[in-house]
Amino acid sequence: MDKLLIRGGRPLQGEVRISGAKNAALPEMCAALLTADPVTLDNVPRLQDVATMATLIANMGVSVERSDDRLAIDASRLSSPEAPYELVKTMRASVLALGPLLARFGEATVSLPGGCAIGSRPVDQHIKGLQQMGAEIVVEHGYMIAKLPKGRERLRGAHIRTDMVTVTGTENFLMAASLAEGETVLENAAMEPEIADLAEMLIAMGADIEGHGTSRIRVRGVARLRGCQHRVVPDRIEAGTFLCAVAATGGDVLLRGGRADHLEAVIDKLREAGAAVEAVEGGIRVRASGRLAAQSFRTTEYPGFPTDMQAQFMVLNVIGQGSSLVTETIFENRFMHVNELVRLGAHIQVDGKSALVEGVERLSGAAVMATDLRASASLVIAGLVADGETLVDRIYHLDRGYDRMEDKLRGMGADIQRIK
Ligand SMILES: CC(=O)N[C@H]1[C@@H](OP(=O)(O)OP(=O)(O)OC[C@H]2O[C@@H](n3ccc(=O)[nH]c3=O)[C@H](O)[C@@H]2O)O[C@H](CO)[C@@H](O)[C@@H]1O
Ligand SMILES: C=C(OP(=O)(O)O)C(=O)O
Repeated sequence: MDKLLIRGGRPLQGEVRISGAKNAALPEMCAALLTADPVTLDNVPRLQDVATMATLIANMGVSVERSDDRLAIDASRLSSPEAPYELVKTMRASVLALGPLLARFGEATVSLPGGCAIGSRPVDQHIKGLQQMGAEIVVEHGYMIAKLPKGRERLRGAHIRTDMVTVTGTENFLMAASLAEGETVLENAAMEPEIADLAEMLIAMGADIEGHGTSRIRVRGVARLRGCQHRVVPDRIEAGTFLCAVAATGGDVLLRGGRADHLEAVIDKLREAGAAVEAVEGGIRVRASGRLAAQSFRTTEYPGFPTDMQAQFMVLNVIGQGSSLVTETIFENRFMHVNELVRLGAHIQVDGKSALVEGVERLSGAAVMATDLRASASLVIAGLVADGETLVDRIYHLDRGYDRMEDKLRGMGADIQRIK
């Protein structure tokens, strides 16, 4: 199993290119299932989840070809609308195949994703919303078996209000509604930039969508969608991770392609902490030196502070001046990094949804274990500031969602290497 060996204490300098967003590329690969025409996606990040999604749809009979950052997808010969457990268990985003398959083929069999380290993550809202659109869905032997009633050829538009804001739920409904008969209104829709990016891709395919980027989206279904060429939006979580890394180590870095307008909640906190962060032509520039001031924050849906940045920002509090309270409201078990950070010398106490962090002056390197994707990123940042060597084990979690992270960090001057 690969590990990362980090020798801490070097400031980060120079430039780094921000890759396309994992959380946009995955639904957009599924959106390609909505048409028999070829779809080209550009700026597709190189990461394990993208490879898993490519295997998942190739398994259905879809042609997927990669060259550099481009994916060419042709779902004209899709023969088996099924997502098996073996692939779904490694990537929850597989549930995004359900809406497009039902909309185009009137049937789909998709494994229930199950829980993961950060929480139980049910998909009840996906099922309920698609049932409102006329699908018959039963859950049997761990699979969601979905079809249209006899005599119906298309899903029908519906008024869907989810019990909570759900990102992949909103994406499944958007894709399904684009090919449904009649109008769908999504209330309490997620507003993440990845939703707006998916909607833009669907519009390029001929969908009729209004209100994406707000909590109320209206979709008028069309009978057919065409192919398109679409560029995946830059990954705001990758950018946010590097912002925190530079703020933690000190230094001066240009994040080429980073979108400051997608990271306002994180950037506000970084500025309050004492880092200089500016939107510049072509990206985001961040400069920092010395100990920053710890910041309390609470994760919420976009445009609030993202849960996917909680673990990385916590490292700034761990080494910051003063105490802070970090509250996680989206997932019930997203403090798995805390015990590992404590092994590096952090002072953190978890009480339910909150973690009380007392800033310390230094961390000392140790062997630590990654438990999930963003927890892994927080351990890497901690390793970059800790004295001596930090060995991060189980980095397959990191590889799931970061595009060559250690190469990018090395390019900014970090002493980090992968050990096979
Ligand atoms: C591939 C992708 O885009 N993943 C992102 C997506 O995950 P994902 O779309 O899975 O997360 P959701 O927005 O759906 O989850 C939000 C909350 O709603 C709950 N819920 C959700 C659906 C449902 O049917 N029932 C239910 O109870 C979840 O358990 C969670 O507590 O949004 C999360 C929240 O920003 C991010 O952390 C993930 O990186
Ligand atoms: C939780 C995440 O991803 P996923 O929903 O794919 O598990 C994440 O990107 O931090």
